[in-house]
Amino acid sequence: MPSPKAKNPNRSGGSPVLGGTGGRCDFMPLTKPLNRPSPQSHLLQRQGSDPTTARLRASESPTRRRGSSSSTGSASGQGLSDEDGIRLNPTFLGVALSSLLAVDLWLSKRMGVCACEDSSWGSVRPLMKLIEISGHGVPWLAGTAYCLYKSDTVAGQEVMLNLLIGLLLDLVLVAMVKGVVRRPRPTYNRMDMFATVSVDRYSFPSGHATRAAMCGRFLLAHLVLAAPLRVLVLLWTGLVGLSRVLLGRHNVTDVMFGFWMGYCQYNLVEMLWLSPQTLLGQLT
Ligand SMILES: CC(C)=CCC/C(C)=C/COP(=O)(O)O
Repeated sequence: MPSPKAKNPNRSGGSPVLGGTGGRCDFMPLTKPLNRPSPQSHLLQRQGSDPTTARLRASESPTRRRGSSSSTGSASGQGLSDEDGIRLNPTFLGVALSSLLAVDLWLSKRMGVCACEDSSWGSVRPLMKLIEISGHGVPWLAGTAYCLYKSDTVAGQEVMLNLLIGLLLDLVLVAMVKGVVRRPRPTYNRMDMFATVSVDRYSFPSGHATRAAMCGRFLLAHLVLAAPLRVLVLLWTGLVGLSRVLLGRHNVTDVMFGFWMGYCQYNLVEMLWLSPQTLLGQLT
C-alpha cells in the first residue's frame, strides 16, 4: 500500500503547519527549500529526524558521504552545507508567522457569522452591509467633494480639501499594497459589494479599515465634536472593522493591518497638509 508521503511529495520532511488561503488549512513544510529541492535535501531532512537512518548514515564511509552530497561546507559534521542547515532549522519568525496565519484563518472563519443569509447571524447581514456602505470610498469621496463645494469659509475649504487628498491617497496606497500582497479574500465571502475595482478581489489590507481609521482620526482632530459624538466616531471606526470580518470579507489580520495603515496615513496627511498659505506660496 502506498504511504501518504508517496502520494503527496510536498509533505516530506516538513512539520505540519496550518497554512493555505481563503480559510482553508493546508499542510506545508516548515523547511521551505531556498531553490528547487534536490533529492538529497529530502534525504537529509529525513535522516535528520529519523534515528535509525541517522545511525546508518553515521556508519557510512566518509568517501561515500562526501560523494552523496554536492556541498563542501559542514554544518553538523555530516557533510551538510550552511544552506542545508537553513533548510533543517525553521526560523523562529517563520514558525511564529505560520502560527499567526493559522490562528488568523481559524478565528476569521469562526467570526464570519454574517457571510451569507443562511449563516448563524445571517439576519444581521443587512445591518452589516449598511455599516459597510458607511465606510465605502464612494460616499466618502462624494460627501467630501460636496462639502468642499458648499463650504463658504477658507478654514472649512482647507479641511475638506485635505480630507479629499487623504481619501485619494488612501485609495492609491491600498491598491498598491493589495496588488503587491495579492492575498485572496476568504473563500466563504460572497463578492456582492458595490463599486469595486479589480484589486478589490484581494483582501490585504482592508480598504474599509484603512479609511475608517484615517477618517476617524481626521474627524476627531479637525471637527469640534462633543464628547458623545467623539465616542460615536470611535464606535463607528471599530464597527466598520468588525463588520468586515463578520461579513466574511476579510481575515482578522487584514483589518488589524488596515487600522494600523489608516492610522499612519493620517500622519502622512498631516505631513502633506495643504494650507492656503502653501497654495498661495506656490502660486507666487
Ligand atoms: C471605487 C472606490 C472609490 C472605492 C472602492 C472601495 C472598496 C470597495 C474598497 C474595498 O474595501 P475592502 O478592502 O475593505 O473590502
